Amino acid sequence: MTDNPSPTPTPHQAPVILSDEPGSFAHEVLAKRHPALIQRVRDAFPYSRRQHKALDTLLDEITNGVVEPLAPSAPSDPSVPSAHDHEQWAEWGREHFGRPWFDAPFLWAESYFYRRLLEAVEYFGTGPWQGVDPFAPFKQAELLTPAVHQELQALDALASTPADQRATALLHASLWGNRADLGFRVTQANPTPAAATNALVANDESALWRLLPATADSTIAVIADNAGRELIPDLILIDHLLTHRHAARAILHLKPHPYYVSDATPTDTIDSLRLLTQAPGEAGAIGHRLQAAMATDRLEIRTHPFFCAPLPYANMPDDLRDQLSTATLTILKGDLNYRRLVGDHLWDPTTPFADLTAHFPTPVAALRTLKSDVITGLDQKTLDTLERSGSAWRTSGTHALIQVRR
Ligand SMILES: O=P(O)(O)OC[C@H]1O[C@](O)(CO)[C@@H](O)[C@@H]1O
Repeated sequence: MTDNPSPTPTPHQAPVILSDEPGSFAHEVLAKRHPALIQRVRDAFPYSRRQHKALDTLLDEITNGVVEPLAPSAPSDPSVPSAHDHEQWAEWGREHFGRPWFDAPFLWAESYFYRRLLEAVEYFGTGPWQGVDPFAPFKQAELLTPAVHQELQALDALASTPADQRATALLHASLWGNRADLGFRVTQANPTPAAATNALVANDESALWRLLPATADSTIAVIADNAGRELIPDLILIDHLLTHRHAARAILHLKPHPYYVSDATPTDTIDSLRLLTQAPGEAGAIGHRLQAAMATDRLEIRTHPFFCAPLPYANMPDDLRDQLSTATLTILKGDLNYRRLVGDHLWDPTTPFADLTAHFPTPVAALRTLKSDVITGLDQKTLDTLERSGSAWRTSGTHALIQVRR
């Protein structure tokens, strides 16, 4: 951790990540994961001929075509939900429309792909498919897996361990829960936990706990990432923070609509809370405590459109900045939030994390498994060891980090 951050490096000091280099991680995501995802979504629903046609058009566009704007036929009546972000995307996409998808910044191209996928399945339309989450079948199936039940059962044994050990275990469960990303599984044949080395490339855990001393009147903000196997341990960690007075209040920030396959929305959060409350033993007790915390506003869920924007957090709008500013600490979960926090650039990996996050309105902790090329805040020795390993440590999800800026 850096106590006195030096001036924030500007983005031009490191190249923005594009997807135009065959063989690169970003290129693979656009060339392979997105087409595979279209197929999975198509197979999971009894879509109409029109929706299939729209998916065909999108598939053709992302593989052979140029970036098209949102369809002009989409409603322009501001009272209709689909109009909410058309103007913004027209602005955000101005320099990318009419050019190959692979030439756009990776962050922008991914984000816009998800927006277009929702458009194709008429998520924002006025008809019967309005609000039908195309990723719901995958998220719901995950909640029924034996792994989730085993993870909930394991809480019984953990309940009798000392609070500080439990805190560490729950923090790490929340961290490694980030490996459970359904987008990640679209093309990875077997991303099993057993294959992972569970290596932490940076660990500012003690700084995190110092920012949340017990009995202080703190507010913790958590910017969530994935639903299901990630969100459940996030909720359990929040329960621990509230129960042990590390925080008096918690605000859980969620995506307002489906995004990056498994990103958590309010609906997903309600599903996870229901799973907890209906579970036996300690998991059930946690679920009931969380529900009580929501009923008394000690736990609040919020959404903001900016969480689905193709922009770094440095560009967050004032209203979100004001909301977040009330927090003692913000925990950002996952890879995408990390990319948006530090900027989606090929930074020198030893660039201090504190320098790149100086813009953020509160002290910040990133809990992330590494699933894209961005990395900052490494010490040279760790970097050398990782580079010597010859593994895909930046992108395979086998490594993780806890980085804190006070
Ligand atoms: O769910 P997470 O941890 O944000 O990971 C999402 C990551 O997956 C990818 O979309 C690749 O599939 C990355 O580009 C992205 O950062």
